[in-house]
Amino acid sequence: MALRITVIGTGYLGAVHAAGMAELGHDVIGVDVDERKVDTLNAGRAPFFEPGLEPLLAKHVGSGRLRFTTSFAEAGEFGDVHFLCVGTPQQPGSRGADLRYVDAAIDALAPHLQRPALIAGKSTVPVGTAERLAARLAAKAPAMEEVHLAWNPEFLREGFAVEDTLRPDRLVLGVTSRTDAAVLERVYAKVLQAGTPLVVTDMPTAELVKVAANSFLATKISFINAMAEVCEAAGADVVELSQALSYDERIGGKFLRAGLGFGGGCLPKDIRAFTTRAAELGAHEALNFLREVDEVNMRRRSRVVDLVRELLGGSVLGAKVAVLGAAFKPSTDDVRDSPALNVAATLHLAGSQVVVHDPEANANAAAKFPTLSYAATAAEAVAGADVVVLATEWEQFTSMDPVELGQQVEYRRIVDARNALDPQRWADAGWAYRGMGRPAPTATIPASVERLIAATPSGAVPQLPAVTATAYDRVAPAPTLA
Ligand SMILES: NC(=O)C1=CN([C@@H]2O[C@H](COP(=O)(O)OP(=O)(O)OC[C@H]3O[C@@H](n4cnc5c(N)ncnc54)[C@H](O)[C@@H]3O)[C@@H](O)[C@H]2O)C=CC1
Ligand SMILES: O=C(O)[C@H]1O[C@H](OP(=O)(O)OP(=O)(O)OC[C@H]2O[C@@H](n3ccc(=O)[nH]c3=O)[C@H](O)[C@@H]2O)[C@H](O)[C@@H](O)[C@@H]1O
Repeated sequence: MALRITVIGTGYLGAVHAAGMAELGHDVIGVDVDERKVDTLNAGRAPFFEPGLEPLLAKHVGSGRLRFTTSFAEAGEFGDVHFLCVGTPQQPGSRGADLRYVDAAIDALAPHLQRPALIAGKSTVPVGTAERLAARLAAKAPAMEEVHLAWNPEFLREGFAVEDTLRPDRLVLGVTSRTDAAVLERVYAKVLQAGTPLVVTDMPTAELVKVAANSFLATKISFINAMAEVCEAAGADVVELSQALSYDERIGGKFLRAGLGFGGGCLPKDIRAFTTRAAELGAHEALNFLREVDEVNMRRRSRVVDLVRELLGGSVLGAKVAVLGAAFKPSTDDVRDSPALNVAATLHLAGSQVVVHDPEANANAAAKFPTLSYAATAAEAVAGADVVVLATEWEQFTSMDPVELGQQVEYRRIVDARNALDPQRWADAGWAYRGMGRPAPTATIPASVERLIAATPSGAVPQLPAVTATAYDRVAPAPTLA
């Protein structure tokens, strides 16, 4: 049976959750303080790039099952269940979570709760927040003891958010009563009927499951990136190492891609907030390893800058650097804590002429880093480049033809910061290739060139099309820029 649901905060999480709830058959109102976002959503359009979201919005806004508002009065009057999806970013000047949006949303909603309702927190919060909010709510909601709070953390990935909402790995319900769990089980009835595992627990455990999951994922990535550092020192190949590890089912291959490391609006801030919260609770030493996870991760960004410098012969000053990718990962336009932009901005500050191109994130990147130059296409970004950095592994970048690209750049030098290209293929096409935690490949002479040499009379200088001395960086190092 359809419930009346509100979703408070309609960003990367809330907009998808609202559309997902409508798809599950409920009547939904999304609430946001951002009027422009609300207008866009009410037109059935997605305010950000997320595959599959716009058709879902259009379908349900069109049918009248889903609408958006800035009015908390409307939301309070309408909803049986209110999902809290506002942001919990890193606090400026600290490593802890900034809970001002969560508090503000509760304060705005509470006075309008005149009848029984369940508020289900989905935002990622420090453990103990739910209990604190429950007290805040009880003090402000007219319906008081008939207004309950639960915590229902969200595990969706950007880029797969629609799929993850409709077919999640698991549902976690942190509740204070069996009745509240039953309400949420009604909300997710279709998901549960599909056999999705369900964990019903208390609120602190539910809050902790979320940050523990993100901490584990971050640790896995930093583990393989630490291995990449050792591989760099030992002349070994982290991609082959990772592949070999992945066959052990206890380890698994997911989240073992070494490269530029993790970014985004969640993993970095969540491990920092978790460490801060554990210390506040007295578990000072428990999460020390997460500081190291963070540091390994940040060192990868410096490593990419170092590789660019190395390829340029020691200095990046004045060099034209094409950075392919601005989003923190492919299939999103999200540039929060983006490793790609971090690298781009560092090179820019060091005096390089940086041109960035991202298929979806140029506008968000330009809003955050207005002093960088942006190109509308990859071809425009790489035109005349001294070095190319592949920073976000969009499919349109990983499928690039090294021979074709080689004709557009000034020098064939590439840092594959995501280990997303075939090193040998690029080396064979005359590129000086650097990956992350893997040895630089040695170019073999392409078969076509070998045939040409063989067909050339001895003593004559063969004409080698498209393969020049500068292309074979290791044979004749390219001139160093000042
Ligand atoms: N982005 C993701 O993939 C996931 C995010 N999360 C968590 O969900 C929460 C939200 O994250 P995002 O959606 O990425 O953030 P976001 O920044 O994209 O969205 C937050 C939205 O809340 C709105 N907002 C702020 N104050 C408000 C208020 N008082 N009342 C109503 N709306 C308000 C903002 O205008 C914005 O639209 C965070 O705690 C995050 O850690 C959890 C799982 C996945
Ligand atoms: O709490 C959240 O917001 C979400 O955070 C992550 O999702 P997301 O940030 O969308 O992105 P991921 O796919 O986890 O990637 C995070 C970062 O790790 C990097 N990464 C990922 C995997 C890998 O092997 N190596 C690696 O460097 C990606 O490039 C990206 O920068 C989690 O995967 C979600 O389960 C969680 O709900």
